[in-house]
Amino acid sequence: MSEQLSGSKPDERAPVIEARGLRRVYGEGATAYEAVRGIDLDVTEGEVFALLGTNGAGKTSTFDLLEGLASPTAGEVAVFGLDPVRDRRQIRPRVGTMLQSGGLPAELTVTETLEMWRGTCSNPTTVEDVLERVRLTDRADVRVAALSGGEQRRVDLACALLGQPKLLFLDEPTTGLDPESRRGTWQLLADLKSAGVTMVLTTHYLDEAEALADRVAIMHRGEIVVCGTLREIVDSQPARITFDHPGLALPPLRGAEVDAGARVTISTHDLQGHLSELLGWADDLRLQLSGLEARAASLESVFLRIAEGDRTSATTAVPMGATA
Ligand SMILES: Nc1ncnc2c1ncn2[C@@H]1O[C@H](COP(=O)(O)OP(=O)(O)OP(=O)(O)O)[C@@H](O)[C@H]1O
Repeated sequence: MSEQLSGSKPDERAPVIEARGLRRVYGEGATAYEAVRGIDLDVTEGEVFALLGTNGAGKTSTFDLLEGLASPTAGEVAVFGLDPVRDRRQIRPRVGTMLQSGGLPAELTVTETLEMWRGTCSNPTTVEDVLERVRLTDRADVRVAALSGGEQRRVDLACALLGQPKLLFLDEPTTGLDPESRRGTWQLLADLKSAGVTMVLTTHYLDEAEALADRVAIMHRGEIVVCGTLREIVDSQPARITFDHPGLALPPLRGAEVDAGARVTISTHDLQGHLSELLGWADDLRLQLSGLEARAASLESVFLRIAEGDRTSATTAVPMGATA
């Protein structure tokens, strides 16, 4: 079983995705590569779950398993209580998927592309509806080949929405979009969330996860290193106070370390208390602390610590255990 957060599901709503001990190995023998190393995941109805991670962490490989595009080498996964590979026909009408590269036929117009997709859906909405939602109504008669990269991404999203899914898989949904289009997509996804659609997304934009996700999992080298709500993840990490060593004996500050560049770093879960202590000491000595910075933890700092391989501080921050 992979490491996983000890809970923090928003409530007891119906499980939509349940995965236990998922593994995915590419190749065989000496060249075999384990891209997914025994992960556990729970996503409940109406939840937005973001899977973050470094390049090659195994996010897309995990997505493939959840979507039934590949069978796990080991472990189990259920989507709506069904097997994503074996029961694909039953699951498919309830699921919309936006893959990393849509592979849309370049010669068709946007409307023709969407009409074609619409034909594969059992309970589709109209082409006009999805065009409006992804704000491409004025590009309806343009050939896909003539669209910008960001517009093509929005056609991918429109295709995923055509079947009125209850569960959406979004693999980097806003990559290549300009800031305004990204905001538009966020608003659309927030509206879908309000309508009760469950979403699993991958993204390299941490602000996207912060804006949209109820819970976040950070993958690294095939494993989930931390998983929880943003608040849980951030609160569980120490804040940092840094300053240049003043060249005289420091007070006994807990958690203080001095690096080779004579920069003092204090890691603390009591930022205010530690800062007051430090400033009181400096005031008494009429000392100006050069380069003084105090920073609460952020999703970015947690991510960077994981990416840099500092698994100890990251994992102890959010306790791991079996999920319910
Ligand atoms: N078909 C394959 N055969 C062999 N190795 C593969 C295959 N597909 C992916 N991998 C490897 O598995 C690892 C995980 O890849 P994956 O695409 O799942 O990562 P990712 O987290 O989605 O990365 P990115 O953020 O760069 O898209 C990578 O090291 C990749 O090279």
